[in-house]
Amino acid sequence: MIQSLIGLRTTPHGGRSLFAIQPIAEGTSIFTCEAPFAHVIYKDYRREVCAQCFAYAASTFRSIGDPRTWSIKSCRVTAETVWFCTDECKVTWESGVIGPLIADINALLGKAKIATRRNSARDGYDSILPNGPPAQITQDYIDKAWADVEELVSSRARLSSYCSMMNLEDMELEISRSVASAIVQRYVFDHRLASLATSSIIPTSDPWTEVLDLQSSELSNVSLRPYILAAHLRVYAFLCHSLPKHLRLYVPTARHILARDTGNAFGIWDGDHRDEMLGWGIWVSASYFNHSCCPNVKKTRVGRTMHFTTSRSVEIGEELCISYIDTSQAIAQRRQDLENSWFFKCGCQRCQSEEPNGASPH
Ligand SMILES: C[S@@+](CC[C@H](N)C(=O)[O-])C[C@H]1O[C@@H](n2cnc3c(N)ncnc32)[C@H](O)[C@@H]1O
Repeated sequence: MIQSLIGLRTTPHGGRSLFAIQPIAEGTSIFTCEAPFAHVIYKDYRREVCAQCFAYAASTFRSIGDPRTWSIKSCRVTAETVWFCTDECKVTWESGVIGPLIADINALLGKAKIATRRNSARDGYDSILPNGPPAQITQDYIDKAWADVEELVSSRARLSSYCSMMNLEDMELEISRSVASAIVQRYVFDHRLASLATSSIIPTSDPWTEVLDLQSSELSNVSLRPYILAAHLRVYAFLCHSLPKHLRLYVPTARHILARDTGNAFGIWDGDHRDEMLGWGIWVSASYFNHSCCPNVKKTRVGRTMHFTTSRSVEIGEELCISYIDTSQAIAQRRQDLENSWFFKCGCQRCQSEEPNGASPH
C-alpha cells in the first residue's frame, strides 16, 4: 500500500474500506498486490493460460489458424503438466517453490478425483449432509455440519469409505485445487519460517494472519445457496483424504478460505474486455477495496500482479472504490447482481441518489 496516499477506515455502510488521505490525481497508481494467495485456473483453460503470468493464448494470437494453446510445458513425473507462454515464464516458475509444489498436489487431486468417479458411478450415494437444510440457516447449523464432518474425517477408515463413494463434482475439484494452493502457501511460509528461526531475520507479516482478517461471508453465502455447504464439506473431506501426510495439518485452512473466497476473490479474466473468466484468485491485501456504482479506481491485472489506479481525481477523505459489477446497468439490475453474487445491498452514493423516492437503502 502506498501509505502516504491511502488509509483503511470503517464505513457506516460497508465495513472497512480504503480512503484517500491526500488529494490524488487521476491516473495515479495507488496500490499493487503482487500475487494471489490462493488461485485456480479452470480445467478447460489450463493449456491456454500461462501457469506463471496467466497470459491467455487466444488473446495473444488473434489470426485464423494461430495456435490457441501454449506449446512450452513443464512435465515432471510427479506433477501435473503445466504450460507457459515463454521460456522466461517457465524458468521463473521452475525456479520457484510454490508453483511446482502446487503442480505436484494437483496431480494427486486429479488422480483421487478419478478414483471417486469410478466408484460413485457405481453407487452415487453421498451422505455428507443426510438431512435437507432447515428453512432458516443459522451459524449453529453450519457449525454443527462442520463438526459432523470433523467427526467423519477423524476416522481414516470411515473417511476412505466415504471418499470411495463420494460424487465430487468438477467444480468441487476446482475449489479443492484453489484451497490446496493456499495450503501449499502456508506450508512453504511455515517451513521458510522454520529455516529462518536460527537466523536473525524476522518476517514482517504472516500472510495467513492477513487471510484470517478478511471478511467472512460464510453465513450469507450458505443462507442464499444452502447446497454450497454440502459442496464445501465434500471438498474438505476430499482434501483430508487426498493430501499427503505433511500437508494434512493445514487442512483446516479449507473452511477459512471457503468462508472468505466468495466475498473477496477476483476473477482471473482474459483481459480488459473480460470476455472469458479463466479462473479466480484471492489477492489478500487488495480485498479492502469496497464497491461503488460510480467507482474512482480501476483494477488491472499485469501478469500475477493486481494494480489499482485512480480513474479520476480524488479528494482528500474520499472513499476509494472499484466496481464489482457492470455499472452501466440500471439500479434494479445492479442491486440484484450485488445481492446474488456478493450478498450485500449497495450503500454507494449513486445508489442512494437513484433509490426510488430518494429513500436510503438501509
Ligand atoms: C472485498 S470486501 C471489501 C472489504 C470489506 N468492507 C471489509 O471490511 O473487509 C467486500 C465486502 O465489503 C462490503 N461492501 C463493499 N462495497 C460495499 C457497498 N458499496 N455497500 C455496502 N457494502 C459494501 C460488503 O460486505 C462486501 O461483501
